[in-house]
Amino acid sequence: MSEPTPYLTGLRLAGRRVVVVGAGRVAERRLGRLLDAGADVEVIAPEATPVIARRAEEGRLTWSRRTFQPADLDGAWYVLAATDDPGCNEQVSSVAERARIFCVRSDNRDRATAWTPASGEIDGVQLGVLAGGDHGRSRRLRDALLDTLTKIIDADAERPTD
Ligand SMILES: C[C@@]1(CC(=O)O)c2cc3[nH]c(cc4nc(cc5[nH]c(cc(n2)[C@H]1CCC(=O)O)[C@@](C)(CC(=O)O)[C@@H]5CCC(=O)O)C(CC(=O)O)=C4CCC(=O)O)c(CCC(=O)O)c3CC(=O)O
Ligand SMILES: NC(=O)C1=CN([C@@H]2O[C@H](COP(=O)(O)OP(=O)(O)OC[C@H]3O[C@@H](n4cnc5c(N)ncnc54)[C@H](O)[C@@H]3O)[C@@H](O)[C@H]2O)C=CC1
Repeated sequence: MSEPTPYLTGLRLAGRRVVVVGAGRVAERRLGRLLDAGADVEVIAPEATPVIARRAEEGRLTWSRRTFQPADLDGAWYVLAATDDPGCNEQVSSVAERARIFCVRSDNRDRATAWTPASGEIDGVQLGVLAGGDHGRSRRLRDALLDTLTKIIDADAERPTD
């Protein structure tokens, strides 16, 4: 039998606790959209990129400057395991699994309960592409679809009102 497909959805995270473990390149790429969603984000990592450190200083997120502890997931709705330590990522996904918190696992798609789509937004319309874990393919298709979507949205705006 073929692999089951992930269930695409739109999480409404405003005011909800989201924990990001790790504060490197991958965490930085994903944080913008979590903050745009209004999530209440806590980042846990001994070291952070300058962009993440600045967002913490600005009060847009909380940065706990230390390694992960299981209690960090208390009250979380969603978690990202994005450290460069596979043992830590495994601990995060195990704790999340027990607590039934959906968890993205940046280093191992098979140990994740959620995957991050390649995404984009034009004029209030959001697009998300999953390609079965082939992130290069989803990125390319997202870029092409965004070009097409721009044209469709422009044409839609020109249509006569009924
Ligand atoms: C399964 C998934 C789960 C998840 O992480 O959510 C996953 C997993 C993994 N990615 C890995 C590597 C890289 N991924 C990227 C880029 C992106 N990865 C994204 C999503 C996803 N990646 C989910 C599948 C979504 C789908 O079905 O398409 C995108 C779409 C969204 C985003 O990240 O925002 C974003 C592109 C969009 C954009 O740019 O906008 C780059 C490039 C870069 O970083 O510049 C590299 C490094 C180069 C390389 O290795 O090719 C590894 C190996 C890690 C290791 O070596 O240890 C794993 C682990 C594994 O596959 O098991
Ligand atoms: N899914 C994806 O899109 C991609 C996934 N990766 C994977 O993600 C991992 C992380 O990549 P980068 O962000 O580039 O790494 P990075 O080296 O830039 O950042 C790693 C972060 O993890 C933190 N960290 C390490 N041990 C920790 C612990 N015990 N508790 C809390 N934080 C801890 C570090 O302080 C740092 O902030 C890579 O090792 C790779 O396996 C890499 C590229 C893309």
